[in-house]
Amino acid sequence: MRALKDILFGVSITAVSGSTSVMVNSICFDSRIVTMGDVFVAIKGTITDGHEYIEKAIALGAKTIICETMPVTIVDDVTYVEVDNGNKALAIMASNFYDNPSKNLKLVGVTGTNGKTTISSLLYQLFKKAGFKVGLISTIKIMVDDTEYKTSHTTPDALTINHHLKLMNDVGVEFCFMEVSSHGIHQKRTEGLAFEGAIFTNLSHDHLDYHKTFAEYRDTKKLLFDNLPKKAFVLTNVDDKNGLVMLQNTKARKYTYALKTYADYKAQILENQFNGQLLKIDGSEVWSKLIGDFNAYNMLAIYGTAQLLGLEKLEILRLLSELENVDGRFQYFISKERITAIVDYAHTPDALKNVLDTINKLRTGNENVITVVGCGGDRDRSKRPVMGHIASEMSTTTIFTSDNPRTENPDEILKEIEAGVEVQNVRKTLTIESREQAIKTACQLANSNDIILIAGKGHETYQEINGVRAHFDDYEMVQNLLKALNK
Ligand SMILES: CC(=O)N[C@H]1[C@@H](OP(=O)(O)OP(=O)(O)OC[C@H]2O[C@@H](n3ccc(=O)[nH]c3=O)[C@H](O)[C@@H]2O)O[C@H](CO)[C@@H](O)[C@@H]1O[C@H](C)C(=O)N[C@@H](C)C(=O)N[C@H](CCC(=O)O)C(=O)O
Ligand SMILES: Nc1ncnc2c1ncn2[C@@H]1O[C@H](COP(=O)(O)OP(=O)(O)OP(=O)(O)O)[C@@H](O)[C@H]1O
Ligand SMILES: N[C@H](CCC[C@H](N)C(=O)O)C(=O)O
Ligand SMILES: [Mg+2]
Repeated sequence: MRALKDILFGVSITAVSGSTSVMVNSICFDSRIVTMGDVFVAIKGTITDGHEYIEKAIALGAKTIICETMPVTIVDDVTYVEVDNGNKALAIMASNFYDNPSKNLKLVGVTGTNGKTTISSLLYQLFKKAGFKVGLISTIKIMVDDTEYKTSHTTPDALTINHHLKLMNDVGVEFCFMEVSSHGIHQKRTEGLAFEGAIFTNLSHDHLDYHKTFAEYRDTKKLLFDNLPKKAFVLTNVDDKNGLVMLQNTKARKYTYALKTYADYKAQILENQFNGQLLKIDGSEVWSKLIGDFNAYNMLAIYGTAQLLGLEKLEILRLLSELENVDGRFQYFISKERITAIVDYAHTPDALKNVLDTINKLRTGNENVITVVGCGGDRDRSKRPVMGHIASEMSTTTIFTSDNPRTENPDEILKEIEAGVEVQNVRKTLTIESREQAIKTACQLANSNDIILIAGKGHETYQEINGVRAHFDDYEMVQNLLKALNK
């Protein structure tokens, strides 16, 4: 139990009704799960407004209400605190409630359109191998050193973040690497966290349903850097045209990485093969099991971050070569008939282009590239035709299929993807709504030495249709289907 006034420390308050000395059981922002003695924080969301549920929260036992507008009816024995921003208040209160756990470890945030999971997961791996206790908050999972927790968001809500950071404090975690999504920044899920540093990967087309314009999306990402303190570091990719934009208003120490231009941390790709690539990082040769130009950027960002966090150059180089692929990121196997099946989380135009580029560069003869891809429902519609164009242009055959249609009609999503296919590529495409049937068809079409790319869902183990999630695992599926076909 904590006193309300303690957890309100640092919150911008505009009015109070009632006592702030009351004791608080826990903080909650969903009236459906309020318990006796809770603080209920009313949040203005994208679908509804938490202010509409204040009475319901009180009926379930909430003793404190945090709101942006005082309700008309004030209930006796309930404390009301009016704040200027509910999301911001929630984040600061969550931090206070868990004793500001981000201050007790070195927290590094990773933002950008692609590469966040790869970089944060590999930094987790590298620092574990270096002998530290490490934390990870990522799209795939949350790790409190060796203990794994499930997660539903890339950047969870502020209570979930701080709760897990506190668990990290309890077991003596020294470094934590976390993904910072644009939704996370916009909804202030990371407000009040003490970052030791932040990394910018790249910026390309995504989430224009939520942010409306590319400039708004870019400026949201930039806020992570704008809010860093002077002693923190920023490491930015200056080959990306928005790399320097991220540095414009930051007080933090600035560092850069690049393959193509002058930077603090530089790399060169010396050799690229299916099972790895040889890089020259900061003048030293290093083998990376992760392939593709985009992974050279990821390795370089990891190298720079590890140096900025105090690891020795030689140790970092040795550990870089030991890093293993992240689940669902260019995860592949070669079948009995030498068909290469690759599962990759490319769900943006840029990622899809990079992965297909990498595959096409590695083709040695006239192997076919058969791509299975779709686009998520209730997400950015404008990326659909672009991905349709890229897949059909860069593959021998493309099968468009469903990728979490959520509440949308799968046929409509598929039509929007098909609209981007140019006339000359139409004959190279098929549309099969069922993802299982689509993967099966790819397996039937594939001959020895061909490459099957299954893009968009990576590590995900479900397919969400009409709000229901059924088990679905691309990697498991393609393995079973190739085996069943005796290929
Ligand atoms: C669009 C979006 O980001 N939505 C997030 C947002 O929900 P919302 O704004 O829609 O909430 P709402 O339904 O309008 O409700 C408003 C408030 O009323 C409350 N409420 C609602 C109903 C009720 O009966 N009682 C009640 O108290 C809700 O708890 C909420 O506090 O706040 C919720 C609580 O934190 C999030 O779970 C939810 O994530 C949804 C599920 C989601 O799908 N988010 C995705 C898009 C997302 O965040 N993705 C990024 C990754 C992007 C990337 O990596 O590329 C991520 O970081 O995961
Ligand atoms: N540095 C990079 N630049 C461009 N594309 C990349 C990069 N790293 C990975 N990718 C591609 O993007 C896909 C997603 O990578 P990753 O999961 O690391 O990104 P993310 O930023 O965490 O995505 P999300 O926004 O869904 O959390 C990968 O499967 C790969 O195809
Ligand atoms: N973090 C991304 C993941 C997209 C993955 C794709 N499989 C989909 O479901 O659209 C999002 O929530 O938009
Ligand atoms: Mg991610």
